[in-house]
Amino acid sequence: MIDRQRTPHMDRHGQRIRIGAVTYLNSKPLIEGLSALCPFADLVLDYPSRLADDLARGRLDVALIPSVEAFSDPDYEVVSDACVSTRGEVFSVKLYCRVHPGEIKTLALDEGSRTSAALTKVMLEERFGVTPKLQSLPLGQSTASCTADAVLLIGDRAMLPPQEDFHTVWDLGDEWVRWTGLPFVFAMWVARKDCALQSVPTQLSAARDAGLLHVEEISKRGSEQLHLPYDMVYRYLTRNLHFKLGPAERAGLRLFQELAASHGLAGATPLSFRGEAEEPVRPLLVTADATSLA
Ligand SMILES: C=C(O[C@@H]1C=C(C(=O)O)C=C[C@H]1O)C(=O)O
Repeated sequence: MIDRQRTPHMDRHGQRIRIGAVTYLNSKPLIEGLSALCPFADLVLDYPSRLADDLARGRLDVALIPSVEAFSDPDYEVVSDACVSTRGEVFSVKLYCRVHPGEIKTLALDEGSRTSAALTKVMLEERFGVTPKLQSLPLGQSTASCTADAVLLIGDRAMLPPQEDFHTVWDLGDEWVRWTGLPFVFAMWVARKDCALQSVPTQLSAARDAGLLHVEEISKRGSEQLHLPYDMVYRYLTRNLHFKLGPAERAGLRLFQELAASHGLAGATPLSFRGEAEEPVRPLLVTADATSLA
């Protein structure tokens, strides 16, 4: 029989903690060594949209979910300062346009995405007054499999060379940062407020720190698996992506939430961070500028 007094890492009445992480290369530095740091947990890898659905349905206790999904439930809480974000070109989130962005009438959205899907809709409406008809691009399919005016791709397949000549290719990280002057956070570790995770939040940050120490090995493996040059993968993991949720990233998140909420794509309840008192929130829509990145 399990003595619960002696198994402090067990939760849900003695069961193992279920952690869900993104299956793409972008998350490898966050989970390198995580299983060893959390022997009391089970780690599941999946696409971001599925992780969000599994956390919502209670099939996971904590998951690396699309940031827009963290705004969807006031009962959610960000539990770690580890995240997937960018301060410029992200390289793996691209909008492939067959026409000028202002002329897009049909938009195919990567089935694995929630955040970049919302960001694309926000940017097209805010910047061009465009509200395209939407369709889903199933996970296994390529841009060539659909005839939409624009196709959003995220993750590993978005890094591969495009198969046709497009009118315009947006790197969504680059577009956001040049538009707002703030970083963009794609994914964060989220759990329900009442879910006791024991040492998992601390271990998530520790795993990120350890992962970044092994970024050469991770890049070598990634380059072999995706058949991409090592230098490209190394640059992706060390320059394009940032893995720490700092004050500038939080400001970017708040602005994204305000914009997404104003387009009916997100809830407006301010995010909660585990272990922190809730702060009064200042609207950012009029204050975002490049100095916020400092
Ligand atoms: C940078 C990326 O961030 C991802 C984008 C997400 C989204 O669009 O919902 C969710 C999780 C992240 O893995 C990427 O997938 O390339």
